[in-house]
Amino acid sequence: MEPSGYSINHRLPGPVMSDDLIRLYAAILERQGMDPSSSRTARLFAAGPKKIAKKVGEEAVEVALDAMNDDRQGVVNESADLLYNLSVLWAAMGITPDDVFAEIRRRETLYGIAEKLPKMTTAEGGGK
Ligand SMILES: N=c1c2ncn([C@@H]3O[C@H](COP(=O)(O)OP(=O)(O)OP(=O)(O)O)[C@@H](O)[C@H]3O)c2ncn1[C@@H]1O[C@H](COP(=O)(O)O)[C@@H](O)[C@H]1O
Repeated sequence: MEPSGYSINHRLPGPVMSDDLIRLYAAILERQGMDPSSSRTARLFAAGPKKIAKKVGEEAVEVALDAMNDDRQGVVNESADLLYNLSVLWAAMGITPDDVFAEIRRRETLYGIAEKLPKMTTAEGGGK
């Protein structure tokens, strides 16, 4: 069952998840180059991409462990931590959320075309 009425044609009238992610990313970017004592994010940036990548790995494992324990709220909480640490990693590597969204859209188009291809071949090629 799809949670909260989500469907493949889902279009929300108001703010969407990407808005939240972009706001988080902007807040993270503001911490880049700041005094490490001033914030957790500034400390993460100062620690470098390898440390940030390690945090991403840890949070991903925590999501998986909570999922295996059927801990729904745990998965929600750890997913938020994962998205935060992943956003810090993107910023540290000069990647923007738009880069990722563009890749998602590219795949949507690609898979959309791929899904239609066999049907088109069957319809147009008479089942050859
Ligand atoms: N979205 C987040 C966010 N999500 C998770 N976290 C932190 O990351 C922690 C999760 O990592 P851990 O489980 O490893 O927690 P921990 O054991 O205390 O972490 P370590 O001491 O091992 O680093 C949480 O406890 C939060 O403190 C976040 N910290 C900051 N933000 C946002 O990032 C922006 C900048 O925040 P500051 O850097 O705090 O100014 C703001 O918009 C914040 O809302």
